[in-house]
Formats: sequence, C-alpha cells, structure tokens
Amino acid sequence: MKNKTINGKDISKKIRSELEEEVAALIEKGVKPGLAVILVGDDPASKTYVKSKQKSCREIGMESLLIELPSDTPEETLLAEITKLNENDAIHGILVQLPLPSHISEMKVIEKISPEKDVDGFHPINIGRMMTGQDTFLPCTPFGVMEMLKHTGIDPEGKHAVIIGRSNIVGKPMGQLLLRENATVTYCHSRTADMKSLTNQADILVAAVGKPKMITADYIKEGAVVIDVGINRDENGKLCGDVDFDDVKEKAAFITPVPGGVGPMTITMLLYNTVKSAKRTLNR
Ligand SMILES: Nc1nc(=O)c2c([nH]1)NC[C@@H]1CN(c3ccc(C(=O)N[C@@H](CCC(=O)O)C(=O)O)cc3)C=[N+]21
Repeated sequence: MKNKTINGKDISKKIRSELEEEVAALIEKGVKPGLAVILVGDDPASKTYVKSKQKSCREIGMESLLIELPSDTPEETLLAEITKLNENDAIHGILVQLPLPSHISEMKVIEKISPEKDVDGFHPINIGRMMTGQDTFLPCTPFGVMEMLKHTGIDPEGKHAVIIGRSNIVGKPMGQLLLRENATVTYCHSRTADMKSLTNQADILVAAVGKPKMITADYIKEGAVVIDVGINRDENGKLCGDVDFDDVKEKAAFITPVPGGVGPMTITMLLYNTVKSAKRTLNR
C-alpha cells in the first residue's frame, strides 16, 4: 500500500525551518517576532496547548509571552490586558486561548484585539478581509489544511468539498478558503438531512464536528481526500479524531491522522501569521 497518510508533522517541519530563517533575518533588522498568549483559568488541556504554542515559538527563535489570569478575572481586566498588548511594540501577535469562562464575552474580547495583531484571524475585520480576498491573517486551522493540500499536490479546483461542521473558527472559514481555490463547497451540520448522501459525493471531506470516530467508511466516496480536524478522546482516553481512521483508510486516497495531522499545522500557521505581522512593521 502506498503511503496515503498526510503527515502534518513533516509538512510543519519544512515550513517551520523556512520560518526560522525568516525570524533570523528579522532579528538582524532589529525586529524579533513576538507572540503573546493569554490563558484565562486553569483547564489542563488548554494549558497543554498553550505550552506547546510557546515551545514552538522559541524553537524558531521567536519571543513568546504568556499571561495567565485566574478563571474569575473580570471581563474588563482581560480587555485592559489586551489594550496593553495592542500598544506593546515588542508584540506582533495576540492570541486569547478559547474557550473563555462563561462570564466573559468571546466576541467582545476578539473585537478588542487589534486586527493588525489578530494572528488567529478571528476578528470580524479579518474575517471580512478573508471573505473578500484581501491580504489578512487567515484562521490557522483552515489555513493549515490548505497548506496540507498544497504540499500533497491536491488542487481543490473543480472538486466537490464537503465540510462537516460550521463553527466560526474552523468550518465556516474552511469553506471560504476552499471556495477561493475554486472548489464547489457544501456545508453539513447537526440539522443536515441525510448527511451521508452528501458526504458520499465529496472529493474532499473535512470533518470538524468534535465527535470521536463519527466518520466511518460508509460516509466516504472511494478515492476521497479525508481531512480530520477533530481532537477528541476515545473510550480509552486516547487522542482521536472525528474520523475512524482504521475504517476509512483503505477507501480514502489520502487521509490525515490524529495526532500528527492538522494539529501541528494549526500551530505552524500561527507562527507564520506572527512572522508575517512582524514583517509588516518593517514596511510601516
Ligand atoms: N484562540 C485560540 N486559537 C487556537 O488556535 C486554539 C484555541 N484558541 N483554543 C483551542 C484550540 C485547539 N488548538 C490546537 C492546536 C494544536 C493542537 C495539536 O498540535 N495537537 C497535536 C496533539 C497534541 C496532544 O497530544 O494533545 C496533534 O494533533 O498532533 C491541538 C489543538 C488550537 N486552538
């Protein structure tokens, strides 16, 4: 069997080594790219992700600043921290780890981040820029998926891309980026009638639902490209995706694993966006 697994770790490594060179060149010019991550509360999974983002920053020579706030932090305090970071010239990217405690409005927080430092690409201005094809920060997970397709030699043009999930941070922008590359896009979600009849037409299937191993072989068209955005725990507490990898792998032409697929790419594109933000300051 040929290797049909799209290895996000390997593709990440390649992109990160290019970024490392860009960081070195920026430092020569007096700009060290800096990412600030704000973590509210002490959810262990969020903490792990944040640590991994920090480590990745440092590995390519970037600066990383972690701001940890207690879970009962008032919304105004968080907004004030963001204002300080907006004004801090050493910081080129600001990421507020989601989800936030329920007493804080995520939209208010996202809108507080300067669009020029919104390396998540979540600010409504940047979403508008993405939708109209302007230069912006693309949301890291969908951006990472597009890079995986590109590095695997898969051109979405003319293909039917079916996305399961319609979140603001993954599903919705994923469709936009595929549309931009001339795919025909269908969105499926919890209210979709007869989902399988749609997913069975998919040349490219993106699963972003958050249900462990929901996507089995009967959802898949023979020869499809299957992208698994899910990060779940299975019944044994093991990390797994939304796709039942072992069940689907024979039928798919290409498939992304979990772990080692989309996850590392998400972090890579976060680094990419932060370097891009730092580069922009040279041209101002
Ligand atoms: N403002 C904001 N931006 C985010 O980008 C954001 C967020 N909030 N909140 C949480 C989610 C989740 N997320 C992940 C990124 C990488 C991996 C990753 O690298 N996963 C590894 C495995 C890690 C493990 O072992 O647990 C992999 O798939 O191989 C996972 C999850 C970013 N998120």
